[in-house]
Amino acid sequence: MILNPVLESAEFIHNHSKHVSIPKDGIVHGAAKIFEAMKKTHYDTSKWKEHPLNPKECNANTVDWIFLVDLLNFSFWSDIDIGDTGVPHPDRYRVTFHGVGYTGYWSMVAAVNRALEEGIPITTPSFFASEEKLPDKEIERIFRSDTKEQVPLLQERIRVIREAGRVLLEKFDGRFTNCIAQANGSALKLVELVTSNFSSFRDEATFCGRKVQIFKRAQILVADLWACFQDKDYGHFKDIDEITMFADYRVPQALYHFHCLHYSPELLLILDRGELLPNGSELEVEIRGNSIWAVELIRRRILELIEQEVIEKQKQLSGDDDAPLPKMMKVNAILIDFFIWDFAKAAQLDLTLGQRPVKVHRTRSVFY
Ligand SMILES: Nc1nc2c(c(CN[C@H]3C=C[C@H](O)[C@@H]3O)cn2[C@@H]2O[C@H](COP(=O)(O)O)[C@@H](O)[C@H]2O)c(=O)[nH]1
Repeated sequence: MILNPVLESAEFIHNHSKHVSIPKDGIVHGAAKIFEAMKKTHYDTSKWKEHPLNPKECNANTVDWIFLVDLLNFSFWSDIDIGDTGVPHPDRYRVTFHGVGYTGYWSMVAAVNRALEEGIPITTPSFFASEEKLPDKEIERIFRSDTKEQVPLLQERIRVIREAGRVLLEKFDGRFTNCIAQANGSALKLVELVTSNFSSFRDEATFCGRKVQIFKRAQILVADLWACFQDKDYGHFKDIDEITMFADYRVPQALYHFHCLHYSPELLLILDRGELLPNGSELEVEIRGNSIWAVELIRRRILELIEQEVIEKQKQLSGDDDAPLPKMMKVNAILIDFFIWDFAKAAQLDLTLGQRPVKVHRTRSVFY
């Protein structure tokens, strides 16, 4: 079994961090709270399709859609909306689709869906690779805003679109489904294919003299396929549980809220001032690496809680031999991450202004 290099990197970062740590009691309490909430909401892969902007059909075109969305799934925090409370500043980048104004991650998804409805085949690689068929100006129009703030990193978005289109045409016959086929049902192999062929997915850094892999967008790409196809067809991966949490800027904020991350006073000051943290800098890598490791510890703790529950249930049923064994709830780092991210969006006001307020860290990069 090949080990996920991201998990090894996360443990290394954790063991060599100076400004970020993981309180043991925070993990125990946080895991219990998250587990209870996941049980109450029956949090599983079916939640993915419930998002109004996520596709309801599952076919090869959906794979193209997921590839493009996760190619562009980076850097939505606003230079204008410094409060970032979840009640959007009126001037921050916003895309209205079907009468609803979207900001943050969902604004990009809304722009993609709007283009498709306008008859622009934006998810087709042979189309988005070509400057003749899809000029830069047209990409700018596709991501146009309702407000004066433009989509962050527009030029980088154009650049990664062209690069990915070219690689898909040159190496995978113009369809990401061919890349999935080469992975042969392995999630880790698909992450490796994506990060080795598409440079904009190669999310890694040098930390304490060692290369460390974070691979946020490559892993969430695999996770979105798995959740959308519910472990079937293009989303079937035998080693899906090896995928880690996706180190973005939103989930670390929620982990801090749950006392699952501890920050040094210097780091808290930097976050509070909204100072930029360069991509690959020591503080930024410590936040991202410890977030991955904290979710791994939460995952292990939740599996212990599940085991305890099963033993309890078996004791209760011990008299009745032909009673069916209690169905174990499926929990892995993906579902924990998706749950925490959805929670963070719903509770953003509390995370930014509540008892334990903290701001997201501000890094501009195409990696997350
Ligand atoms: N770790 C993690 N990071 C995630 C997501 C998602 C969207 N996933 C949805 C789709 C299916 C799932 O059910 C989720 O509902 C976006 N991001 C990251 O967040 C940031 C945007 O934040 P804001 O500016 O506040 O919108 C940005 O770095 C983006 O890359 C996730 O799930 N996990």
